[in-house]
Amino acid sequence: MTELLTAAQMRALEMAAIESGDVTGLELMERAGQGVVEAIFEEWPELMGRGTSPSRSPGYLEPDEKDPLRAVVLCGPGNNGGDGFVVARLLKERGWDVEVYLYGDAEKLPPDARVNFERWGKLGAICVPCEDGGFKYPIAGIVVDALFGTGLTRPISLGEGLFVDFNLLGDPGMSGGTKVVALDLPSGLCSDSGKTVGPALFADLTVSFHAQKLGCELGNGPERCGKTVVKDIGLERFGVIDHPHHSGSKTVGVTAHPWRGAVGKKRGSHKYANGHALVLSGGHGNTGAARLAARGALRIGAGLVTLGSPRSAMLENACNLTAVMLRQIDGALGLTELLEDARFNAICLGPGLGIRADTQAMVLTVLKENRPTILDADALTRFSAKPEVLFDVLHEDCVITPHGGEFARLFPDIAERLDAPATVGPAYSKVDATREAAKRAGCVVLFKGPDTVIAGPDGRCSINSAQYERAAPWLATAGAGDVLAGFIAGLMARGFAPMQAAETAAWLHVECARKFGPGLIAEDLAEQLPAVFRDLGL
Ligand SMILES: NC(=O)C1=CN([C@@H]2O[C@H](COP(=O)(O)OP(=O)(O)OC[C@H]3O[C@@H](n4cnc5c(N)ncnc54)[C@H](OP(=O)(O)O)[C@@H]3O)[C@@H](O)[C@H]2O)[C@@H](O)CC1
Ligand SMILES: Nc1ncnc2c1ncn2[C@@H]1O[C@H](COP(=O)(O)OP(=O)(O)O)[C@@H](O)[C@H]1O
Ligand SMILES: [K+]
Repeated sequence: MTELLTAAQMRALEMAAIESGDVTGLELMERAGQGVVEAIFEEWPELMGRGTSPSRSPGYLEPDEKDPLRAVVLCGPGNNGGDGFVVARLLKERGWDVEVYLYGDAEKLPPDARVNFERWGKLGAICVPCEDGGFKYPIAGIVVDALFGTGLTRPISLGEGLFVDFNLLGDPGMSGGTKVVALDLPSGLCSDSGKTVGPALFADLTVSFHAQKLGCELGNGPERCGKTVVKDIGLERFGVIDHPHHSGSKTVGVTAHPWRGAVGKKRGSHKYANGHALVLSGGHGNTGAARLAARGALRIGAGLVTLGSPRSAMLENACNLTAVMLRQIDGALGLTELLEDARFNAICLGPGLGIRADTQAMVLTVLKENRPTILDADALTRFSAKPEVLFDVLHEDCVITPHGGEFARLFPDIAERLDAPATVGPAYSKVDATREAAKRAGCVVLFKGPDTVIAGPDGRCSINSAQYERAAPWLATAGAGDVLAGFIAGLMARGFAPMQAAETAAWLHVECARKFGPGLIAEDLAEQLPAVFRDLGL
């Protein structure tokens, strides 16, 4: 599990390090600049050996090497700009032609940035934009975006001396081969929410310092960051970051190989030791969703899975089930009777259940039992008119799994705040929204999307990111969410705690999609679990 930081957390870490006397701000800035140069050469090794330097006289260069590499460095008014001056100096020392622009007033630069501004001044000038507002060099080579990082507080005003046409920078297909490298964050992107605060750059490579910022994984972050790399700047020792699995934690983790040890089945265990999940089916003609969930629960390792079906759908379900067992349940009363069997230790309801009063009665019946419960789809939508009725009965062994629409029905005020365009940074984020929702609901909330956010009522939170190298666009297919609900139910039947079940299921869900790849439909997902488990060495 890697950790993501907010701007405030990063600042606190930096201050703790500086106050300890172990490191100065200037040293951190130098390491940040060095990290960027390193990242540039790692990403584009063809740039590595090029350019003159004190040790490479022009006479010994290959003909195509005589043309020096060019970088345009755009520095802003804060410490992000300071990092930019360091990068400019380091590239210049390698023999690059470097053009530096300052957006802001040199007199007002913070102290460390000011020192690096002056160091740069010994090597080169601060350029003035051309009359047409462009760079002196034709744009090619590298543009270093050191305008704003974690300190962005408001939209960047393009009129006020900022001559860059953001559309031409980094936007795929428009930049004519120019590589845009963003320092810490692409300028204009909010560090905490991943929302764009006014105009924002598109980078090809974003180099974050010490840890990725939340905004790189949320909202517009991935499309703006291009590729992300994290560079250490010597703050590792200052692990004042609280751990995401401890209650009260405020940091956010990225789910990666979660709970690997727990996913394998114990040797010698029998089927009842792996739990018995119950999934409730909708009526005649609406049964597929519940079957997808049930199969997911079985594949992920529940010892037994029973599908509870209304009389009208018994035949339909019976014709389509083999390892999953089938029981007839007639309404909430029938459900109460079935639940007299205490071995049903995880219950999943919602997929395909319908939004009639019956669904509400079934949800209330199940929640009275205080057993591990996962509510999805119709079990959530049914409570749109009065969400508080649901919140009153949800308990800490529950997981709810809304997509954006369901989330807005249950938490309209939170969704409105989340959907509002960002005008100030840091802006309200999907992490803030999911945490607030989990607190209100009193249970784990898994808010779906490519940036799935999972939060517990105690503030624990993680992001299951299906972005960058984990992109899984084929998951946007009908029924994928039903399978996820089944995965969670299966893990809860096996004894996983709600947060652990939600994180693990979400991670495996994306792995299954990636394993199958293009052409994926919901039926394929659970069938990838054996291969994914094998890859995990189980
Ligand atoms: N933390 C660490 O450990 C390390 C941090 N490092 C680096 O520092 C960066 C954070 O630096 P930072 O705090 O100075 O913020 P930064 O993003 O440079 O901008 C702040 C300035 O911009 C201004 N401003 C804001 N929005 C504006 C707008 N739209 N238009 C115009 N102005 C605007 C704002 O003014 P104000 O809002 O106060 O009016 C303020 O003057 C971080 O991302 C990383 O790169 C590294 O050196 C390594 C160690
Ligand atoms: N573009 C995407 N990239 C990654 N995951 C996605 C994407 N679109 C949807 N998903 C995931 O697919 C699932 C879809 O769930 P949901 O919207 O409930 O669909 P359904 O109700 O049809 O089952 C969720 O787990 C969601 O996070
Ligand atoms: K930047």
